[in-house]
Amino acid sequence: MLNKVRPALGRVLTPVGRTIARTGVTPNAITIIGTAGVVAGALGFFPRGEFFWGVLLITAFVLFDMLDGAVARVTGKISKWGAFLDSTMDRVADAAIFSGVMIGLYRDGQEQLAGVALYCLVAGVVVSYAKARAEGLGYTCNVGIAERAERLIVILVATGLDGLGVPYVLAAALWVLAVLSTVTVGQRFAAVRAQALADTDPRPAAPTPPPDAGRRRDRPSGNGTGNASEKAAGRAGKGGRRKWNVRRLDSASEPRP
Ligand SMILES: CCCCCCCC/C=C\CCCCCCCC(=O)OC[C@H](COP(=O)(O)O[C@@H]1[C@H](O)[C@H](OP(=O)(O)O)[C@@H](O)[C@H](O)[C@H]1O)OC(=O)CCCCCCC/C=C\CCCCCCCC
Ligand SMILES: Nc1ccn([C@@H]2O[C@H](COP(=O)(O)O)[C@@H](O)[C@H]2O)c(=O)n1
Ligand SMILES: [Mg+2]
Repeated sequence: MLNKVRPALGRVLTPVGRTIARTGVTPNAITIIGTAGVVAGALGFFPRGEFFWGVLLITAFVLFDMLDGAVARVTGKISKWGAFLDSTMDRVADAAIFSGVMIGLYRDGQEQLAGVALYCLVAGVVVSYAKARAEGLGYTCNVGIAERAERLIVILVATGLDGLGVPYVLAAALWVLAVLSTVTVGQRFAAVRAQALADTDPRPAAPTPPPDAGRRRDRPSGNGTGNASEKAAGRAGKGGRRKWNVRRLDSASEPRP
């Protein structure tokens, strides 16, 4: 949903990214520092019940982490390694935030709500995994009512307000997130299933692309960067398929398992 504000956000982040780039900080350093700050804030403050200060620190580092892509673009340092690092570190940061809230609630005697926080953590992981797996198969999966930005804004605002003593808001937010994340999983399943059904090739896909696929075929699309889904959408037909990326079991060049 919030993905729609990306272009507008880019207009703000690009000049900031240009300023940061002048200091010599690399995009990968921003990704790592941003994640480390989020993890420190979440695991250092939340388990002790210090929700407000934890949220403030985490928000600062999440916003800083949003600059890695902008710095990569303005410095021409976009890389596949950076894209992998960015997405994977997002999962580490998300896990730290939700597990920190969960431990904080559990220690406060709110076991049931801690369980809901655990559910939100797992559902969020499934949301992101569904997209990563879909993109690995050459499909697009940019759908969902509760993508990462929405999930973070809801949990951070609610946890911060709870830290200020506002009652019920964290409980309400966690239950809402649990529902919305589950809906998002369903939306992503539906999106991938529609593409798989539209894919008329009846042969089953092997689990991994050929080892040299990226080297041989990825280059013509440009610098080999950006989200896989963007590439899939740009390169493939209506179904968003990249033909090379789905290895067929009866492919002449591949041995049968
Ligand atoms: C008391 C009320 C205060 C209200 C304050 C509101 C302040 C709002 C401030 C800022 C708003 C920022 C809007 C951000 C919009 C972001 C849009 C966007 O495009 O985000 C995308 C980005 C993730 O994209 P990436 O491509 O980098 O990462 C992908 C993502 O990880 C995918 O995950 P998936 O969706 O699938 O689960 C992966 O699949 C993919 O691989 C990966 O590439 O978003 C972010 O990274 C995070 C943005 C979050 C912004 C949160 C900012 C903090 C906002 C609020 C905290 C306010 C706290 C105030 C507390 C006050 C308490 C009294
Ligand atoms: N260390 C990094 C981080 C990101 N990238 C590139 O930016 C893209 C993400 O940009 P956002 O605006 O969504 O943050 C990512 O897909 C990479 O292409 C990078 O190269 N190195
Ligand atoms: Mg990032």
